[in-house]
Amino acid sequence: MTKNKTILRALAGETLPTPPIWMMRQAGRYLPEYRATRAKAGDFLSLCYNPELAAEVTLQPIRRYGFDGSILFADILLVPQALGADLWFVTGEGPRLSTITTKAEMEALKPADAIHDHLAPIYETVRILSRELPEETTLIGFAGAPWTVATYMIAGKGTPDQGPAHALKDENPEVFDALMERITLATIEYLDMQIQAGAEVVKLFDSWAGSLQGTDFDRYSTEPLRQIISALKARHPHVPIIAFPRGAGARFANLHAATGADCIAIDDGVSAEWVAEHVQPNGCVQGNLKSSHMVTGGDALVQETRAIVDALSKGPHIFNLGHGITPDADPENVQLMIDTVRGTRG
Ligand SMILES: Cc1c2[nH]c(c1CCC(=O)O)Cc1[nH]c(c(CCC(=O)O)c1C)Cc1[nH]c(c(CCC(=O)O)c1C)Cc1[nH]c(c(C)c1CCC(=O)O)C2
Repeated sequence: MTKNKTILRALAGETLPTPPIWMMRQAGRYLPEYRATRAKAGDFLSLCYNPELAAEVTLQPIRRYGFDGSILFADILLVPQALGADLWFVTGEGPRLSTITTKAEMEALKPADAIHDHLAPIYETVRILSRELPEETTLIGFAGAPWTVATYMIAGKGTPDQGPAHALKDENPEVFDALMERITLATIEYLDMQIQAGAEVVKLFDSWAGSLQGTDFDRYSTEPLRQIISALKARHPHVPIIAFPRGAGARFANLHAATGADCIAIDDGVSAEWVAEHVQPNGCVQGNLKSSHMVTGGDALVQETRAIVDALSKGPHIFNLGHGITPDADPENVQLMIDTVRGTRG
């Protein structure tokens, strides 16, 4: 099985003649078929908790483009909801949650092992996908990393500089550390269940790691990632893990070793040449193409795609964007990117 799955081969350290491809947020609003299914589900959260429809939107970009990897359709904020936080989405604005800033609010959360009833529909989506995906397509499960999830739980929404989370960390470390620990333990249980349901790879999204400075980065991004990865490796030694500490900059260089991840996902803040020299010697890398190319397309997209493929051609590489594709992207540009990577156009 692994033989046909190019993503698993790259994650095992193999250098392939053509890198496998998938895309963050590949199931999303830039696709008309996604918008149609989401309308049928009612709203975003109803779509996440409807296993048939969530599996359907996960499969849409695989049918349209033949990506080598398929990421489960869900959201990183389902774990806070499973721990007892209120969660809703405001159209045009983003997520809203009840906040955790006091000891009493922290103590009202559920224990980490009490999340599974709430998350059962997600495990069902994974089971459907593991039956229905083409045999060469790798099924990727995911969760948010503790710092990123905590930033939403503390502020109750997305924040440009994660100010409320930094404030709680500095002013009330007792509550902050308890919250980080609860999320860490819940994430281990959640990803364990996704793997048992059929996820072949799991990815940890630390989208706001870049606002952690100095030793805070080690303590609140790298260390929880390391804990989650080591617990999962103890239970599932052969399941590869991708970590995405977005905004890590020069610190990307030692994160394979520091976290134990098989692959480090890279944003667009460093050059592909720098990644080839400083990160790829330590293991598989993924990412780096600016998402904005999916909006603008043209020669710049082709040239930048080729430059990344060339720069990373001497080691294990999975082609991906540096962050999620945006709703204003043109589906034609995604096809142009894929054809450029696979050498089937121009
Ligand atoms: C921070 C974060 C979230 N969610 C996620 C992150 C980390 C990755 C990143 O940095 O982008 C991760 C995520 N969110 C979603 C996935 C599914 C898998 C995939 O295709 O990548 C994944 C892996 C679907 C989604 N999650 C969301 C959408 C859009 C919802 C819709 O259909 O209206 C999708 C497809 C909503 C979401 N979910 C979240 C926000 C801030 C928003 C609103 C942003 C927006 O409106 O564009 C929280």
